[in-house]
Amino acid sequence: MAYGGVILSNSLSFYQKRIVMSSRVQEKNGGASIPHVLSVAGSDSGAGAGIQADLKTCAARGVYCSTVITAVTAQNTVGVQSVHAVPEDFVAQQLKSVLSDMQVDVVKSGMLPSVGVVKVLLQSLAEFSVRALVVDPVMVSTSGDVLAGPSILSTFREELLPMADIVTPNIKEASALLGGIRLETVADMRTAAELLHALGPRNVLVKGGDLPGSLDAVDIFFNGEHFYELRSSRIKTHNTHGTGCTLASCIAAELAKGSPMLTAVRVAKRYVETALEYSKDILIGNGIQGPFDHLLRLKSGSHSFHRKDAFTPSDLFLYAVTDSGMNKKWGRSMVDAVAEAIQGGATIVQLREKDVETRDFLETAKSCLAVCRSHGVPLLINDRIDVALASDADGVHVGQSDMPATVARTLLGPEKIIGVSCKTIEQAQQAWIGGADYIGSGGVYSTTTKANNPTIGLDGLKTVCSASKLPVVAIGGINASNAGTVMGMGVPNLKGVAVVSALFDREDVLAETKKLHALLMEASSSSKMQ
Ligand SMILES: Cc1ncc(COP(=O)(O)OP(=O)(O)O)c(N)n1
Ligand SMILES: Cc1ncsc1CCOP(=O)(O)O
Ligand SMILES: [Mg+2]
Repeated sequence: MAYGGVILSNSLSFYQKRIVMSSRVQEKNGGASIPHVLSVAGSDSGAGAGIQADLKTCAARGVYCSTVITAVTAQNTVGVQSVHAVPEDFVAQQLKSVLSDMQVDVVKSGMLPSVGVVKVLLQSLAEFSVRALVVDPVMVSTSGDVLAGPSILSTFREELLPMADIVTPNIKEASALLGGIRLETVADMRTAAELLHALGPRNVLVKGGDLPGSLDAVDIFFNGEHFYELRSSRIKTHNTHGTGCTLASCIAAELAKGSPMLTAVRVAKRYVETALEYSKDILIGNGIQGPFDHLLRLKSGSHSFHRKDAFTPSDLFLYAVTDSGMNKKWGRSMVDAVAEAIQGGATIVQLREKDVETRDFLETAKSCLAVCRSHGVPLLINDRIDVALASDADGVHVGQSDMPATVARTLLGPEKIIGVSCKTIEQAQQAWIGGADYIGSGGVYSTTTKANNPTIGLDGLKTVCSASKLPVVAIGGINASNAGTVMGMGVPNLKGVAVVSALFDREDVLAETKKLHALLMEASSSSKMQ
């Protein structure tokens, strides 16, 4: 589809297009539009996979999901007992009912039991434009039962895949689509991704969950230019029924919200990993493969929906890192200091409290969170995942000797923000693989705020920034006299500066923050002009 058929300028991003479209719909109806995924898939009576998984995933991700049912399966945790294919003309009628009435952003296809159903879907997509097509080429259920026979392979290859924005086969499906080639290693998965990409989809995700002998779950993402090896931990659980449907519908949901493709894939992987971890011990049914709990967020006490927006790199622009010793010295409370920094233009706040009692830290975090939330500014906790979880802060910042980013990600879930301190290219690479959202790099200049912390200088900062796949914030000895130099370098990926003493070891936090903000604005706009 390649977001085809929508008459909007190609220079607009997917997200911008959504906003234009949404405002059009709003103009018409006087209401607000919601991101919308249409799932074209089979029903699973056990509700772990298929249409039921797609509905739950979209609900969990805050996206509306309409459904076109292609087959009704009698299925449970033991296996698939029976399949009743919905007549093709009735699939066509369902498609027409939804697409002629509703503004669907993304279509996600799952079980397409016959060549006729694939053709009906393609005809509908030619008639009604949507912005993306996510194809999960379902062939065999996780219990080993056949859901779409080999006769469909050539139609998948020749007609469906060329229309897909992403196709998400597991190893068996990738092998079947490629004529039965052996896929036994990560290198084989790369080859498969490349061969599948040549069939026409814009992006390919070959899922390696079934790869023998691998400690991690490794997936290969290929966008036609670059390969990405996406790793997540292999959760020890029998409750994996429906992971493929869930991953694909989560990708569709994130695309519908406006995420770029790679971000959508990474968020979806994190979502599945977190749901599996959360559900690893639940017991549903007597079979060997149980369903998992898609709505973990409702129970986990994670209320990150409350924050206005997802993390964006521009959040790093003026990053205020607290120090209660400094605030005490100047006779103010932490909450007042944070409120002043936000009023002065701080775009993100980190509570960095090395010497406070856990109980006091938690109370301070809750009070500061209320201030931050009321201004739409994210609040992160330094080092302490437990305090971040207990206070429902927006994320954490961890260093090289703190909790590894991968573990923090598993504990915090897909939505929370994770920052990692990095001095080297290798550390930056690891942070990206581990699922971090940004890196903090420094100390750029010497500082008395953090002891035993070698400086990397502007050259070290540039090296890390140029190699980083994640946005970077510079830290260490940054103040009003050198912030312009740091931001004025116009280094790629450098999105802001993180500051402790230049804000908090001062009498007037509000004035100092305003001053620094103005300097940064000037430096970044003049570096853009060059
Ligand atoms: C934004 C940001 N960058 C780096 C650090 C340093 O974190 P770490 O290396 O874990 O050191 P401590 O802050 O824990 O002493 C940071 N806090 N924030
Ligand atoms: C936490 C930290 N990490 C690297 S340098 C540093 C301290 C930064 O403090 P200041 O802004 O006062 O130099
Ligand atoms: Mg630390």
